[in-house]
Amino acid sequence: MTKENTLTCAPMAPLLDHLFNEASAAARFDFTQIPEEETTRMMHSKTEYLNLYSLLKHMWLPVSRETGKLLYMLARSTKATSVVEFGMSFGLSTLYLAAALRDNGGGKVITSEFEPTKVAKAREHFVQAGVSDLVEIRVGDALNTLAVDLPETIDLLILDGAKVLYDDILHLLESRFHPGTMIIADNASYNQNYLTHVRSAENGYLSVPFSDDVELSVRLR
Ligand SMILES: C[S@@+](CC[C@H](N)C(=O)[O-])C[C@H]1O[C@@H](n2cnc3c(N)ncnc32)[C@H](O)[C@@H]1O
Repeated sequence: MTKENTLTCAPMAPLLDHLFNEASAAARFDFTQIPEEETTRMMHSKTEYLNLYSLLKHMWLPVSRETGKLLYMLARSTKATSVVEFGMSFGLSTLYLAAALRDNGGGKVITSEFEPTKVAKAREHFVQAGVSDLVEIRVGDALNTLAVDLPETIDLLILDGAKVLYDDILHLLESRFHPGTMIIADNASYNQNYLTHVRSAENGYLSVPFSDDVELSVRLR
C-alpha cells in the first residue's frame, strides 16, 4: 500500500507531535529579566541580534503548527524543489518543508542557523524523520552563509531568523526568485522596512498579512 503523504504518516507525524510537545514543555526565556527597552533595542539592532539569540540559545521558538501546515501546503501547491530557510532552530519548520519536498518528488531545503547546539539537535530530528537527504544546513550567520553557493532559482523562502535582517536576507536572495516564488515571513511586523518593500507593487511582489503574524508574499516578475 502506498502512503498518502509524508506529513501525516509515520515517522513524520508522530515526531512532529512529540517535538511540539517538547517545545511547549521547555523553559521559556523570562524577558522580565531584562528591561523592556533593552529587548526592543536588541530586536531592532543590526549589531545586537547575536546577543539576543545567544540569550535565546536554548529556546525552541518554533513556528506554530498552523504555520507549519501552511509551509507544507505552499511548497506542495507550488511544486517547490528549491527552498531556502533563514532561521532553523531545532528544525520544526524545516521538517514541514522537507516533507513537502519528499512528496513533490525531491529537492533541497537550504537552511541556516548559527547556534551549534541547535544544529546538532536539528540534525537528529532530520534523521529521525528520514529527510536528511533533503536538507542542507548552513552553520553560521545567514548573512554570510546565504550569500554564497545559492541555487539557480528559489521556489520558496521562509524568513524566521533575526527579524531585523529580513530585508537584508531578502535582498541577498531576490535575484534568484522567479514569478511565483513564495516568501513567508514569520513575525514580520517587527520589520517595517521589510513589510514596506514587499507591500509595494513596484518592487515586484503581491503581499498579504496572514494569521499568526505571518506575511505571505509572492514574486510577480
Ligand atoms: C524563531 S527561531 C526559528 C524557528 C524555526 N524556524 C522552527 O520553526 O523551528 C529563529 C532561529 O534563527 C536563528 N538565527 C537568528 N538570526 C540568525 C542569523 N543571522 N543567522 C543564522 N541563524 C540565525 C536563531 O538562533 C534561532 O534559533
